Amino acid sequence: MLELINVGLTLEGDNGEVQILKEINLKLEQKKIYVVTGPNGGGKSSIAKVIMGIYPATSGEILIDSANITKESITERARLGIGYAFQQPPRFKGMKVRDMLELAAGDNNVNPCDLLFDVGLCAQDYLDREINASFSGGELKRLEIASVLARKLKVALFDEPEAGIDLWSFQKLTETFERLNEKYDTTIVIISHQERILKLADQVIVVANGKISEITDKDKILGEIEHLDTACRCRNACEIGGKANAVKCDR
Ligand SMILES: Nc1ncnc2c1ncn2[C@@H]1O[C@H](COP(=O)(O)OP(=O)(O)OP(=O)(O)O)[C@@H](O)[C@H]1O
Repeated sequence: MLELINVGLTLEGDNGEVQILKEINLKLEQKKIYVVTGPNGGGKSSIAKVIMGIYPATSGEILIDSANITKESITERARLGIGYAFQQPPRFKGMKVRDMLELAAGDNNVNPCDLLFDVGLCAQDYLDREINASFSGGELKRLEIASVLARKLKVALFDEPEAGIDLWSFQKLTETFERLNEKYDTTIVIISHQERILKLADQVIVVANGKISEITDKDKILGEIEHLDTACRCRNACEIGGKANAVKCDR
């Protein structure tokens, strides 16, 4: 179980200190999928970064299986089984896809071909390719997700995994999360605005203005969306996420 207790985050902005997160309280259980959604700039990525230790929490506590990790480094949190899927995997000269996946897997007994299959890439075409500028954004994104899968994590954080992934592959991406959820006990946290990703959620966490405005059942959020026609969905998404927020859009 991952717990955030009254977590706050203050960062140095251009005009002095800015409070990014306030009183974040969460209990995230093993083998559950949580989708974090809400308006742009609400604080979703900041929550993931505070969990990973990329931003150290300014107040409050973070516990994993009751152990206090609030002051632990990113490296230590990674060792304890927390992983963050970045937009793209790091590239090192000469590193092949196979090397990257084997490095990520460490002692875990996982087959690189299976990992590539899980993210919709053909092992024959990719395994021995060097990770360089010849890869598209979507391919790099999928490799990054494969390397997160390789690590068999306790907590896996995915920040907008659908970004840069074409519609055809999107279906495979949702299947990947379902498979990850079936195979392992990982707590999966996905930051997303996508309705099809929301459908995977055991719980939806709505973040706006640096606070959790709602933790709810996906059916409730999806029910609210279904009442509107396509043209109104954008407005609805703003309203769901921004009850205490003045965010509006005109579409
Ligand atoms: N390093 C930083 N320094 C100052 N302000 C920051 C920093 N990182 C984020 N912020 C601010 O914190 C707020 C929350 O940002 P965050 O990226 O967490 O939002 P988000 O909900 O993930 O947004 P989006 O949906 O657009 O990705 C924003 O107003 C952002 O400008």
